[in-house]
Amino acid sequence: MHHPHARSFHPFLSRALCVRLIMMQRNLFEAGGPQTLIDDASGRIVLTPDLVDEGTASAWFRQLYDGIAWKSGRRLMYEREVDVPRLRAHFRTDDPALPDALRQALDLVRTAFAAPFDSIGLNLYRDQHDSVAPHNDKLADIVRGQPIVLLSLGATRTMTIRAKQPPRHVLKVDLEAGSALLMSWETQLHYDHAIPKQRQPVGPRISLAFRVREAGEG
Ligand SMILES: O=C(O)CCC(=O)C(=O)O
Ligand SMILES: [Fe+2]
Repeated sequence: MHHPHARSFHPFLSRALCVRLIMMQRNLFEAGGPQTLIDDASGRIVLTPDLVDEGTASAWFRQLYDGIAWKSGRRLMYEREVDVPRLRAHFRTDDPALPDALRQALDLVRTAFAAPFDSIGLNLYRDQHDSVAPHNDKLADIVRGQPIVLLSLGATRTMTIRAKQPPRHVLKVDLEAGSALLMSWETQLHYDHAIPKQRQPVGPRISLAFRVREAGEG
């Protein structure tokens, strides 16, 4: 996955500088090659802006948006039960009912990132009010050393990636349709990621989270 021209920069640089570097990278790599956002002792985060072409991405979006039995969840917050502010679904990849779009996406990411993904978590952000709070993915559920890949479909949302250690600098990454964001296992120890609510109206977005889980676990 190392792109010959990929630049990396240090996660603890000032926020303004990081944002400027990301914009520079956008200009440098308009062709859409992988962009290494972090690559050091804290782990590796790589954005591949156009892993999936536009037509395929929108066909997959349509199929999943209409075809998945999306579930709303409840969770405890400050001792009250509230709705999880997005819809979700989950498949193990050996599920005979795995939708076609997920089978194709799975084949693509397994090949592109050379990891034996066996679990696909789906998130549907209906509009600008939906979000995921800052968190790291639970490492107890993921085989040690295996990455997480987030494939985005539909509207573009911004992900924030924040270092856990002070001064907790933040990267902001626009996740466009067809893009894939790889986060190495170690990054979950050092960063929280989130999709914040936004003021600006936005259409629905679906993310597919590919993980390698321990055998026998959901
Ligand atoms: O929607 C995304 O890209 C992020 C989803 C996420 O962080 C998760 O499912 O753990
Ligand atoms: Fe996550």
